[in-house]
Amino acid sequence: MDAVTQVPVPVNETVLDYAPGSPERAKLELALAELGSTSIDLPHTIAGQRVAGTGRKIEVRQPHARRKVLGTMRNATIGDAQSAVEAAKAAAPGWRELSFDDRAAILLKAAELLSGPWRAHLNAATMLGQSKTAVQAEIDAACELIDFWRINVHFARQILEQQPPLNSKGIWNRTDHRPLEGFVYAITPFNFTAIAGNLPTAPALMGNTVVWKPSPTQQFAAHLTMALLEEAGMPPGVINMVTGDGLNVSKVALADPDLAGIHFTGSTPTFQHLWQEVGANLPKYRSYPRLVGETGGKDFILAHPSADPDVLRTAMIRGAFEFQGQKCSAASRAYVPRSLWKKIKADLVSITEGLTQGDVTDLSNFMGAVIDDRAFGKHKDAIDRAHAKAGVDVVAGGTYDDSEGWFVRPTVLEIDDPTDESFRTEYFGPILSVHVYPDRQYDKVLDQMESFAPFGLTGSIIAQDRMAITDATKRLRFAAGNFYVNDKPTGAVVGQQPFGGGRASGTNDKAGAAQNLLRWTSARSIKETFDPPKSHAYPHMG
Ligand SMILES: NC(=O)c1ccc[n+]([C@@H]2O[C@H](COP(=O)([O-])OP(=O)(O)OC[C@H]3O[C@@H](n4cnc5c(N)ncnc54)[C@H](O)[C@@H]3O)[C@@H](O)[C@H]2O)c1
Ligand SMILES: N[C@@H](CCC=O)C(=O)O
Repeated sequence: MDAVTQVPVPVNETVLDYAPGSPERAKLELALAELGSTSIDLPHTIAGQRVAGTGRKIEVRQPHARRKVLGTMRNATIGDAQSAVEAAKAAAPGWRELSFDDRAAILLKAAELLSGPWRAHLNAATMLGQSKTAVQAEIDAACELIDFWRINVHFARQILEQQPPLNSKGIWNRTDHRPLEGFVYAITPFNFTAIAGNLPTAPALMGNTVVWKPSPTQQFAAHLTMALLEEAGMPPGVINMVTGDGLNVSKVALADPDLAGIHFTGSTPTFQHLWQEVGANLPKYRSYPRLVGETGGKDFILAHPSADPDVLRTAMIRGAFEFQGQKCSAASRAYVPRSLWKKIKADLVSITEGLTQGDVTDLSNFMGAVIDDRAFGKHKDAIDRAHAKAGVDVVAGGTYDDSEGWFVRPTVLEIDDPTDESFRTEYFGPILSVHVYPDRQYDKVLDQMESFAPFGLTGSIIAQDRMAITDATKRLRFAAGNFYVNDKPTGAVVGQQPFGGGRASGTNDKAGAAQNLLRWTSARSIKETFDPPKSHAYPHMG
């Protein structure tokens, strides 16, 4: 049916609070008990079929209880990757012929299923597999993913409505918002179930078929997301999920002439590697693949001497340590004037030392564990280095323990030298580097921190002086794609603060916004002439 319809007006999903005695808490606890008590197979899904695979076994463990295995997958082989690519190509003609309304209805139904019967299970899977607390899982696996699905439908409809404003007499101009010719390769990170669900479904909404390669450490929740999409009516072959490290999948997908785009979120080195591979393969492709990648950050909090100390301290703690600092947006460097540091240091340290950490199924914990042994090792090295380095004072945390899970204590480093490597390296964990500066050197510090790190993802200015806010907003224009005034630099809400950054942080195509969806279309202009000329001659020729 080609009728031009309106889609439901999008609203952000309400964040439930999981207070003791609440119905949502009771459901979550049941789901945690159910999912945490067994270990399941995590097969590929190719052409709508579950495929066990024959590659190397990879286990998904609970990061906070590392001996507990939630599930086992097989690393995708070259054959698995070929099957997934072929399935995506085979499903493409039928999927792109389906009306937009039919495609949109599948995602709107998925949003409703997640808002209702699937909520507790996807949240529980995200808590167990990625060590998120109840509230961190709720804002990610439930609310943000629901928002992506609903709000993308709204933006997609707006895109389809965009038509040429001008028509000469006797002419009708139209725009056909075609999907890309070929398949899209979606590669997703471990830290957000919402991002993992959005990256394959945004191109699919625009009529593309997809090969989806989730992160192995997020595979438990990804497996459930795939099942949810199927229940919502996603046809076989539209999204083909292959498990494992992705190396074989890239060997196949990046060499395929029909690679139409990559939808990536993850680290900067991985995206740069993929871009280089695409560059090397360029002559093989039928079209120029669209490369959309949101990557790493070294996100800042800049405090002006006029800052409210309580606002600053709270932004630092929440911004740096929620979800163990494993958000691309996490505050990992802060610049604080000496006058304010004197006011906040004692409280900042005592609150940080008091943050409860442990098994996330105990809902009294503020934090869980870092994702895996590799992340644990990286943080151990960074903390050992901090203890050993002159000019670096470990004022809070600075310990780690992997006897039960991969626990790294929230750590605050006070560092004399603003050019220390910890102000430019993304550790992706609970380490906050603080440079305390003499108040009168605010301008110099602002200039230095603006581009010392190679990234440009998120950042905050904390100030009460309006002139300082205006000045920082101008001077830090390119330092962050998401810029916050008197708030932490994390927690963007779909439809409110479209998310993404520039410089080494990515292509800034803003997940959950029309900019992103446009990348998955290739417009065709159609001109129809009702009274076409029937002679080649022009009037001036006489
Ligand atoms: N800017 C954003 O919106 C955003 C959001 C979330 C995470 N991140 C970034 O993601 C990183 C953390 O996530 P991560 O540890 O999962 O990142 P990662 O780069 O290690 O992995 C991302 C994905 O790429 C896959 N991968 C790696 N090499 C591959 C290859 N050759 N072929 C195919 N797939 C390959 C991984 O298996 C995973 O699925 C951080 O740098 C963080 O800042 C950015
Ligand atoms: N969009 C999230 C971060 C996603 C990256 O990990 C935020 O704004 O905190």
